Amino acid sequence: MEAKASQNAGRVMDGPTNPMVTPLLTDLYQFTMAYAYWKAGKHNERAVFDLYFRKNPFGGEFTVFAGLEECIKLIANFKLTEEEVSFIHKSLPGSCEEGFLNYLREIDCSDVEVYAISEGTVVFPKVPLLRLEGPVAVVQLLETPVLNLVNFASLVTTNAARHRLVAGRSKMLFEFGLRRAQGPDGAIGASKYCYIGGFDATRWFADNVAAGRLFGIPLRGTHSHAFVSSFMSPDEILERSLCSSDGSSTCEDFVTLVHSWLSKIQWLKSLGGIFGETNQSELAAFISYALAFPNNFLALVDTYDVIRSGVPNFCAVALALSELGYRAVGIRLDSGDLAYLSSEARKIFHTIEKELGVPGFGKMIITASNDLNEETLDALRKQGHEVDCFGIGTYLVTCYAQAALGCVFKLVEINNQPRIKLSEDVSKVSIPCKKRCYRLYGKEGYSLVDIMTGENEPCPKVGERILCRHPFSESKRAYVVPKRVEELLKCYWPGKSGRSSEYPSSPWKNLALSVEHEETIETVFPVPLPPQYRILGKVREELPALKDIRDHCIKQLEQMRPDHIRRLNPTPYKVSVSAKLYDFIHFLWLNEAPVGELQ
Ligand SMILES: Nc1ncnc2c1ncn2[C@@H]1O[C@H](COP(=O)(O)OP(=O)(O)OP(=O)(O)O)[C@@H](O)[C@H]1O
Ligand SMILES: O=P(O)(O)OC[C@H]1O[C@H](OP(=O)(O)OP(=O)(O)O)[C@H](O)[C@@H]1O
Ligand SMILES: O=C(O)c1cccnc1
Ligand SMILES: [Mg+2]
Repeated sequence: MEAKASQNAGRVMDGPTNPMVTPLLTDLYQFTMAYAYWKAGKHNERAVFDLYFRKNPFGGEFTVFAGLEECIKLIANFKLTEEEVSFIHKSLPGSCEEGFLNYLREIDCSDVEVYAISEGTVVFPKVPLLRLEGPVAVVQLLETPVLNLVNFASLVTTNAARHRLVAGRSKMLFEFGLRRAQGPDGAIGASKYCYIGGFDATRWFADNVAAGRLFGIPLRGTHSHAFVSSFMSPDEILERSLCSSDGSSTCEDFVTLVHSWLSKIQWLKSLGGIFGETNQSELAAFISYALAFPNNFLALVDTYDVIRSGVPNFCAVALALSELGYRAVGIRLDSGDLAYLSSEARKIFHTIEKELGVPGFGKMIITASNDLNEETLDALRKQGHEVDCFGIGTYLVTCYAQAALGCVFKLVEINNQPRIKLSEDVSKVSIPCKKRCYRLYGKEGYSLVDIMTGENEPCPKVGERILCRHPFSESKRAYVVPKRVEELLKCYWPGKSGRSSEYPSSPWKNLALSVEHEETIETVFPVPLPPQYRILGKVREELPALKDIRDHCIKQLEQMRPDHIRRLNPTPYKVSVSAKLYDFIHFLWLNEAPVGELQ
């Protein structure tokens, strides 16, 4: 206890969930660059990097941003231990000077400023999800771990959100992927981020209980085929008594009670003799499970034959439980035609409710699993089915349909000088400058466009027409009169200087105005801020609770225009830049690109 307290002394917040996330979780080249920056005396030059992706995953037109909390936890605790410094010393190619090691011993992220879009927000290509500003060598070291923390998190959250959209709001979705995930971190991450993306629970057998404990995610689960096939006959059940749910009486032989219910339903005319002798070893398994969990009886019914054995056996046990005042939960189907089997099972439940007068029996929960993915959920929805809950594993947690998101981390400014990265492929040209990003909403409440502006441009205003330009395609542009303007990048880590882009309004406004009048691009981007205008003690955004991030994500998706999020041929969402930023990008582009010579 005391050791833990002293370990945490002076800590601003807990470290990342995975203890492997340390400053060494980076590429060696980040340290070799840091040394070269240091040798060149450049290490403290102030750099701005943007983290963004270029293309939405899964053939869609949206992405959900996740992983921010883990990034901030890394940044808040970024400090090399002596042992780590000596390991870097050994690992650097050739020798390095002692002064560099002393420098490494001192670095932390107290002079780094992090602006980010809030976790769980729907985001689009090119718009920075995170903007990191600070000493170039330190921010460079952060490139690999923050990309690592954001890439899978955003990909799997998006995957979960897509499964949620196709399943519909009324269905329960369970993440069943622990056994198939890419190792323990992939599994824990998937549990956390699928929950953010709109899943309801994670399984409760086996180790993913760990995710439940770590993040407070609700846990649910059923049982496996092995449990069913491990029983041979009801004679194996020795302890047969079950107390009624209110404790007022005890049924001494629950097995016999179940058998009597099974005979009753076997002869129900309206079931038309759809089953005869059921599998007795399966019945034994169900009875044992019910004796262990009389309040949570959910049976896997497809081990032998769903309609001829699993469902009638389940009904017999559920009716016996009902006689003792318990309410069974339902069934799980794990093979076969899930649309057909769920509908048939539902019919049987309704028949029993009606014929035997057991209120609520028709509403037994039907869970389905087995290689489910977006396509099968879509097919099931189109066919019509009676499934209430889906358990989804492999396709969800491994992001089977797309292996990586492809976020990148690009330098956009150094020492107040905007930088650009050119590419033969226009979509890969980076957008220079320290920027501000806004989402503009239209009169119907949907977001219309995201716009990036230079840091010191005036913010778009409600009711004022603003020209939104495609960053690279000259002919693509639109005027937008926003009904609502939302600033996307918020300060999540202010750094010790409390440097801020929210400058005191009057002197800065004057400065901005005077610059605007000159109309020369070079002076507009960017104007260095006089030090006296820096605000100390800047407000930092709180990291919300997981449940709030999930609620935010669900709300965000509800606010999207349906054609942007539909599965087939979705409409691309417009990501734009201001007219000034457009001009500046192209000015810098021409400036940096050498002119070719043809001979
Ligand atoms: N009604 C349906 N429409 C479309 N796909 C379905 C439907 N029902 C089930 N599926 C999907 O079809 C696949 C069936 O898997 P598979 O062919 O391996 O058969 P199975 O039912 O698992 O058989 P087994 O009894 O051998 O386990 C799964 O991916 C499942 O999600
Ligand atoms: O979406 P999924 O990847 O199917 O994940 C869920 C599956 O995992 C479990 O069985 P498992 O697949 O281990 O065995 P089974 O295929 O023999 O049922 C469970 O019964 C589901 O079928
Ligand atoms: O709880 C379950 O039913 C479950 C969990 C993981 C994988 N398959 C099933
Ligand atoms: Mg399976």
